[in-house]
Amino acid sequence: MSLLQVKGLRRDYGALRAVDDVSFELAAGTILGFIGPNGAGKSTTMRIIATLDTPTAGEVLLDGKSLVDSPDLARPLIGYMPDRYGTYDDITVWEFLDFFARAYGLKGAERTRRVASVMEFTGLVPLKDKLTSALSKGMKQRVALGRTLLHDPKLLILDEPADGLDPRARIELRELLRALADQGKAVLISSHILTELAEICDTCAIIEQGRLLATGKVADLLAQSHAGEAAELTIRLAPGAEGETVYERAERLLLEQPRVAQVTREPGLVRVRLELEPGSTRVQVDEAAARLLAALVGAGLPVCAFSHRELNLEDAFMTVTKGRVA
Ligand SMILES: Nc1ncnc2c1ncn2[C@@H]1O[C@H](COP(=O)(O)OP(=O)(O)OP(=O)(O)O)[C@@H](O)[C@H]1O
Repeated sequence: MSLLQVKGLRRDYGALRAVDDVSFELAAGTILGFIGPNGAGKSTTMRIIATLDTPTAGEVLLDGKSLVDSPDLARPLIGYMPDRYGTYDDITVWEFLDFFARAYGLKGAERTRRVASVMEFTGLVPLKDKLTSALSKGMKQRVALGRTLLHDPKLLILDEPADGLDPRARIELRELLRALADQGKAVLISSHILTELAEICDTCAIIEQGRLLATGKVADLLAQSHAGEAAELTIRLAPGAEGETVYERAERLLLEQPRVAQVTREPGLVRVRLELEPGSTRVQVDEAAARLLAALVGAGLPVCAFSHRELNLEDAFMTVTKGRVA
């Protein structure tokens, strides 16, 4: 049985249905990415799971027990990091964590041990005596994460934790979350930074306008969107004296080639979308790209740059939510 089971969750705010029949499960030791644009219903769902709001309909089971009916029993098992949180101006990192450890009811030696262990895990030991107000965004994020870990919860709910972090802080956060999952914790993390989640999550749930559009393993989601069977090529030509006509010739030639689904002209380049047979391998995508390059060069076109990429989770998201994302 999964640690967390969300069943038919609904939340209405007056006439607005912010969450509409959302169901998913999250097992211990795994990370689920909750992906969706602004206003999709991610925070509302997370707040309900964190017992800070109650659903209009539906059920949330944690360890098999209803957290809607018994929020007090569920709270010790949950660590929640909201998308907006505060630190206090005139207290140090250690004081901040110690204060919340007291709030969690930790006492004496156990409190000292937990605060020290969380500081060690989140790499905050060197910043122990620093004022929280003087920390960088990434460090504040670590303090906030540390705060959610003090009572050793089984389920972590992290609302947009990577938002506003620089690339290095994101990689560090990713490593921390992986370590937490390896310790057996279940992690629910939301983001609109899709590529970040592709690397970090075991499974994903895509939500838009309150409804889940797709759930599953990142690889399966990619397969469902056929993203693995498509590639995008970018071609740059040396226009030379002929100028525009070189691009026009290239465009015509490309449109005649097998597997070319779309050709788009942009200033100084041509973008080509290749679509392959279902189940095509990476090698087959590479071969199709190589054939296109050979055709261009064979026709005497002055190709000066040629690159291709497989479509990723971002593309999968755009396919699944096509036409619905504002
Ligand atoms: N307390 C509230 N009262 C009325 N409407 C609300 C309330 N909280 C959220 N909403 C609305 O519910 C919808 C879902 O909001 P929610 O914050 O869950 O989205 P989100 O996916 O977390 O977006 P973001 O990434 O912008 O935080 C939005 O239309 C929002 O305006």
